[in-house]
Amino acid sequence: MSPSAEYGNESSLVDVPKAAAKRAYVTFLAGNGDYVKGVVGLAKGLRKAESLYPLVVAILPDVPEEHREILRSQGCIVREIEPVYPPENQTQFAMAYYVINYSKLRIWEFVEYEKMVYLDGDIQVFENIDHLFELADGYFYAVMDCFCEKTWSTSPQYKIGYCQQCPDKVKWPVEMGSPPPLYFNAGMFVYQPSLLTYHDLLDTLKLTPPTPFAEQDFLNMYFREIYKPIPPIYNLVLALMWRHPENVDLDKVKVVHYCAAGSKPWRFTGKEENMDREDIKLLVKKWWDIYDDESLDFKNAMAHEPAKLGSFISSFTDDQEAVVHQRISAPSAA
Ligand SMILES: O=c1ccn([C@@H]2O[C@H](COP(=O)(O)OP(=O)(O)O[C@H]3O[C@H](CO)[C@H](O)[C@H](O)[C@H]3O)[C@@H](O)[C@H]2O)c(=O)[nH]1
Ligand SMILES: O[C@H]1[C@H](O)[C@@H](O)[C@H](O)[C@@H](O)[C@H]1O
Ligand SMILES: [Mn+2]
Repeated sequence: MSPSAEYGNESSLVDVPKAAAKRAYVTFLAGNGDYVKGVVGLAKGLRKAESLYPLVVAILPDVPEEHREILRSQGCIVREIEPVYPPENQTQFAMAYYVINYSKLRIWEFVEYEKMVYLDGDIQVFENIDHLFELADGYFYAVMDCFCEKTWSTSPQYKIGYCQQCPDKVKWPVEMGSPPPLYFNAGMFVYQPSLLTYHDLLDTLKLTPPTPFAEQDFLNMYFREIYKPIPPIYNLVLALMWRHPENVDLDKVKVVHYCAAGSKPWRFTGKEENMDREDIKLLVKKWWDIYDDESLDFKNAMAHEPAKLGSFISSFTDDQEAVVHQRISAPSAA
């Protein structure tokens, strides 16, 4: 029996906060640069979409106190994590890149949550995606990547012009063996924190030589057997708009990933390749509309609609949260 079921008819109402306490969005922040703007934008976007669940920000120790305070003032739950280093002697040239990306693996340690949706700091959520938390347990959900941009130029896929977004256009040649397994973009995924998985991830990483896409390659390898693709509306990798327009219905897109070169809204100049497209400029404007909207600042949103659960939950530290949820789920005195 669930802890609140004994209260009979009230249970359907009071169960919601209990379940909600075990779900959260999570993003990641490193350094003292401008990615903090991305995370603020994301927090406000989730609020605009009326998400029920808080945003946890896993931060590396090098995030300055000033930025942590900005995040707290936006209702985020700030959690410091230890950096994860790549296996020794492997990465003279790109140490910072690997540390930043591998450190993301620490989010498997957040076991006070049963299910989390990870979102990169350069992602914006334009429509509510809370239903992703209802996906069946036991799988790793993410959106398939595209292999057509120059970032992929050293891969066999790019060299022969093969992309999993349109596997029939250039077929994978038989003489090259079976086609590569489905590969996801790791800027967004639905997963279940677990200490067992967490320790195994870190142990496996120690034996895995770093590859160009760092933890994205690693996670693809690690979760290959349980990976389930979800539609690109949950992580629109911008390159799809010019590489595979037939796979994009912009009206249905809920989540946009500003990952293409030159597309980060807070650094946008419009000068890089494809950045002069009207659809891209519109998506960048839509990001700024949210970022600049003061009514979406946590303090203002709380002042106007304090009963909104997402905002409510996210204003408390973990311990306080537990207490609040106990209170909500207790029978009313009336
Ligand atoms: O200085 C930095 C750099 C990165 N980040 C965080 O790390 C995330 C990943 O970096 P980018 O979004 O800049 O990189 P891409 O979107 O190009 O990266 C893609 O590839 C990466 C590995 O190459 C990761 O897998 C990442 O999750 C995936 O979306 C950022 O969103 C942000 O949350 C910072 O906080 N500070
Ligand atoms: O994670 C990377 C990154 O986001 C690149 O910008 C993109 O070109 C790749 O397809 C993706 O795998
Ligand atoms: Mn990204």
